[in-house]
Amino acid sequence: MIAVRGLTVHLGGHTVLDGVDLDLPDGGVVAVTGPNGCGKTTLGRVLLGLVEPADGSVRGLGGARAAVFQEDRLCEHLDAVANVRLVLPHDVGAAEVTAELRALGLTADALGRPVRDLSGGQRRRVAIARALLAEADLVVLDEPFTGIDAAGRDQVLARVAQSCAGRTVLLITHDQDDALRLGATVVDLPRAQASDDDGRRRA
Ligand SMILES: Nc1ncnc2c1ncn2[C@@H]1O[C@H](COP(=O)(O)OP(=O)(O)OP(=O)(O)O)[C@@H](O)[C@H]1O
Repeated sequence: MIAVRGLTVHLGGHTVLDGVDLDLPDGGVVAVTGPNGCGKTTLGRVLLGLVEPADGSVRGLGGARAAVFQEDRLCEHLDAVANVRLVLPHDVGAAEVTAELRALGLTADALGRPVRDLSGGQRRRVAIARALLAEADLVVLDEPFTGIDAAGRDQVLARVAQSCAGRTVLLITHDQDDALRLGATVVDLPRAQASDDDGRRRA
C-alpha cells in the first residue's frame, strides 16, 4: 500500500496541500476528485517524485511509476509508435506498441503520421498507450480521457481497466462515471483552506 500522511505542499508561496492523508491499496484504483485548483495534480506529482513536499510522508513507493499527464507531452515530429517506444525498453517492439494503440482505438491511418497531425483524442490515446506499456507498479492518470469521444471512451476505459488490473492507480478526474467504470474508490480532495480545526484533513 502507498500511504500518504500529513502531506503538505507549498507552491508559489501558497499552501496547496495541507496535511492530506490518503491510502492507495496495492492493485486498487483510487480516484481523486475536487474543485479546480484544490491540488489533485500536485498530489499526483508528489507521488511521481516531481514535487517535493514541505511536510508529511509518502510510504510504499517502491517500483516503477508511469503517468498520463494533463498535457500529452509527445514529440511532435515522431509518429505514435515512435513516441511510445521512446520511453520503453528496446525489447518492446513496434508490433506490440501498434497492437496497444489499435486496442485503444487509434485508426490505422493515424498510425503513420507525425503526432502533430493527430487530433486531440488521437493524441490522448498515444499518451495513454505509453503509460500502459510502461508496466509500472503505480500509474498516475491525470484527466486521461479528456477529448476522447463517448464511443471511444468505452473502448479506452475497457482497455485501461484491463491493462491496469493488479496495478496501483491514482486517477485524477472530474468525471465520477469514469471513476466508477474503473472500479475506483472515490476520494474528494477539498481546498487547502478548508482544513479542519486541527489543521489536518482526511482525503
Ligand atoms: N508551479 C506552481 N507554482 C505556483 N503555484 C502552482 C504551481 N503549480 C500549481 N500551482 C497552484 O497550486 C494549486 C493546485 O494546482 P493543481 O494543478 O494541483 O490543482 P488541480 O486540483 O489539479 O486543478 P484542476 O482541477 O484545475 O486540474 C493551484 O492554485 C495552482 O495555481
